[in-house]
Amino acid sequence: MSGFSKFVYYNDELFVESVPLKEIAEEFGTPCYVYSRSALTEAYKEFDAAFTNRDHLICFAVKANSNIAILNLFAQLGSGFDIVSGGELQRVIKAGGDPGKTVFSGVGKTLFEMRMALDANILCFNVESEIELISLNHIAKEMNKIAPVSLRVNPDVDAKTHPYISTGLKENKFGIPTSEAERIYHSAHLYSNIRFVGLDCHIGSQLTKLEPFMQASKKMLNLLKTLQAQNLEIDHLDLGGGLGIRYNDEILPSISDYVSALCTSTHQLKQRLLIEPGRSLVGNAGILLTRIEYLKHTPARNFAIVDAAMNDLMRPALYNAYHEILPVNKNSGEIKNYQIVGPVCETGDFLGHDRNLGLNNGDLLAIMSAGAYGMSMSSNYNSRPRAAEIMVDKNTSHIIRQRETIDQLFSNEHTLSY
Ligand SMILES: Cc1ncc(COP(=O)(O)O)c(C=O)c1O
Ligand SMILES: N[C@@H](CCCC[NH3+])C(=O)O
Repeated sequence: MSGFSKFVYYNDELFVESVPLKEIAEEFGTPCYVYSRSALTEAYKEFDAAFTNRDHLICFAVKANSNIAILNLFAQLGSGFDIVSGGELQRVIKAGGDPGKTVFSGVGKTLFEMRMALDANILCFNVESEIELISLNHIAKEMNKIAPVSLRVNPDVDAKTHPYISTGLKENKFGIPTSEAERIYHSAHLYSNIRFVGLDCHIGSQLTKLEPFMQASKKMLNLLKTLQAQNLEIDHLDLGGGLGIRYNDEILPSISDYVSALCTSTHQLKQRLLIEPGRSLVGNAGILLTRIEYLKHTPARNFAIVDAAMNDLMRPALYNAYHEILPVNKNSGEIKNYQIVGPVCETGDFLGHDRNLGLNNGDLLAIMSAGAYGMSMSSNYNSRPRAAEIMVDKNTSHIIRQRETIDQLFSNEHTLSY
């Protein structure tokens, strides 16, 4: 996919756009996340262009990468946002994003978050249960506001992805079963401060085939037609996010094939189409840059112990996810089979298993495809300050998040006062 082409070797040295990654490591230290501005921009533009003249809104899923500079870049390109917390709403606002182009998903919105989102006049609440709708109606009434709502429908479609990130099966906690959603739309009169503006679904993440999207889209269309036949009109259909990226050898539909398929499957609709892509916008536009601290050879294994760990990128530990690992300088170190591991005290702290690489102590490695659910899922486990983030624009590197300091780590903690 497009993002990969921004991380390329020149004379055996890995660059991002026109900047050697080695230079970034020297200037900002490691571990750090490095993003290509043009990869981010191109991915967004590919989505946008594929809609041709279809009325649409791309709502970037903030959870995939919530750095304010990245949100700001998408906002400037015209993007809307999909949020799942009040914190994400505040990030969107801080980044200059438009709350009027923001949808709020999630099964557990608090009353406080609902108030904040009503105050900000967001585009829509993607409501995931009847009890949530009752609460939202209550809060909106208190605030003398009308809450715009889409029901998030659970279409019971198998996304054929990792079970932890499959969200559209009937046994998952997400969304409302189709029949129940139909009943709730019909009880609109019970909710004085709710206006039903849309219909929504999101069946999972890292989908590698179009079929599950098509199945979901078909089910949503059927529901929409049923509602329309009973004179219930809405403004938009939100088909969620979920398009996968290439981590290893997956064969994926392109962004434009995916958007075209969604447009074709909904061609008879006059409603605006919304999508909520996360990973496919940022995943291959970012890497995690790390340095080898020690090469350790035991009778059983060769380990490359690096300065990044599961707290920086938890996808391998959490999902056994594969990330390609490239040497920043291809060198003549003897090729061996390595376990690429971090310093954290867990055997699950690995970034890659069984990689055949020629390595030396002190070498830099690029953990590829780390732009999505990398930094945003990082933690301070083992009291490790979180990594810096750098955005490269052609030949210039910008720091978009300073490396966390130990003082910042401790700043909210207090000893007992006696
Ligand atoms: C409601 C919702 N929308 C959008 C996304 C973004 O998904 P992805 O990053 O797979 O595009 C997610 C995450 O799976 C989500 O939960
Ligand atoms: N965190 C997941 C994706 C979760 C999608 C959120 N609904 C990943 O890294 O693949």
